[in-house]
Amino acid sequence: MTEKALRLGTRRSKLAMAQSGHVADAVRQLTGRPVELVEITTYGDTSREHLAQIGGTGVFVVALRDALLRGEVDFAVHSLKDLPTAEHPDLVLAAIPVREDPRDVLVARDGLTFDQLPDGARIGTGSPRRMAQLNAYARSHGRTIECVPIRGNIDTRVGYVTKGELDAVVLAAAGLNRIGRSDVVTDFLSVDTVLPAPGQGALAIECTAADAGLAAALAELDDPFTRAAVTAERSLLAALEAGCSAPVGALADLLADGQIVHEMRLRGVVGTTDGSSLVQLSTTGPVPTSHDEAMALGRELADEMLAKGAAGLMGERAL
Ligand SMILES: NCc1[nH]cc(CCC(=O)O)c1CC(=O)O
Repeated sequence: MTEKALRLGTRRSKLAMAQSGHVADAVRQLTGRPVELVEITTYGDTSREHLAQIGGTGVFVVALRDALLRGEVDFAVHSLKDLPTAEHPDLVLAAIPVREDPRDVLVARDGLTFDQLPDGARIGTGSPRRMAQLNAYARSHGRTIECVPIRGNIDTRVGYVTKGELDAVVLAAAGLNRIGRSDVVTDFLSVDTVLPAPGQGALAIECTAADAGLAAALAELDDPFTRAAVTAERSLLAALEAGCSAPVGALADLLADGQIVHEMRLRGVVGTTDGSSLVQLSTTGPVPTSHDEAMALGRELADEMLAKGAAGLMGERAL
């Protein structure tokens, strides 16, 4: 007798298929059950508008969630940075597996690093977060860059450089790694220069709250440290009342003395896209041992950032 397959809802993009493929393998191993991929098209895949214009938050996620709620699929895999911060009453983040490299990277012509780009270099990114931090870095080094909004999947974005239309593009390391294209990276951007998006590099495995058995099985794939870190990052984002297309970067990591992990550090940044002002702060606290503690760390940093005028720098978030 063959067991009924678990249906994993996925977007069609190469990145989504790679992410879902990895998770499908892990779930097959874990449960011994067959897993089949069910392809779903989201508005974020079909729209030709710029992400900031269609309001970033959730555009890649809504169709997958609808399929879950209609019972057409049993679980779904999202890039955590694309997931709205608000909890969904009928859905659970059953697992957040170990995070990949959270950094942004540069893919530039002629193998150039960011510091080797000529003055006025044209850099493909429509992300307010990347623009704010790259422009701020360029300003502080007496340089100028021109950020050019681009859209499309990873191959399309890399194509702007290989076809000679742009000097460079900025992408997430994790996405390139997952589709096996990290060979095109010419510079890993230090998180001291560009803080990644909250949750960048992490995946979220979601199912319905009603399917408690499946949620419990998927929970085996959860990494508690990654969960604590991204929970703090997303709490910061939520407390700043910003969405995933807002100029907000955040990264939580563990501070260790030798082998002993003793604290979690959370860094956050908000800025104007022209890089003329940035609010960049960091806080540390005991490693969170609960959802509430991780949320509190994010709120604490958000309060400090708001006290330094963060809200006034996010005017563009209403786009
Ligand atoms: N917004 C698109 C998106 N969502 C997740 C990733 C990369 C993978 C990740 O961060 O987990 C990307 C592409 C990119 O920013 O280069």
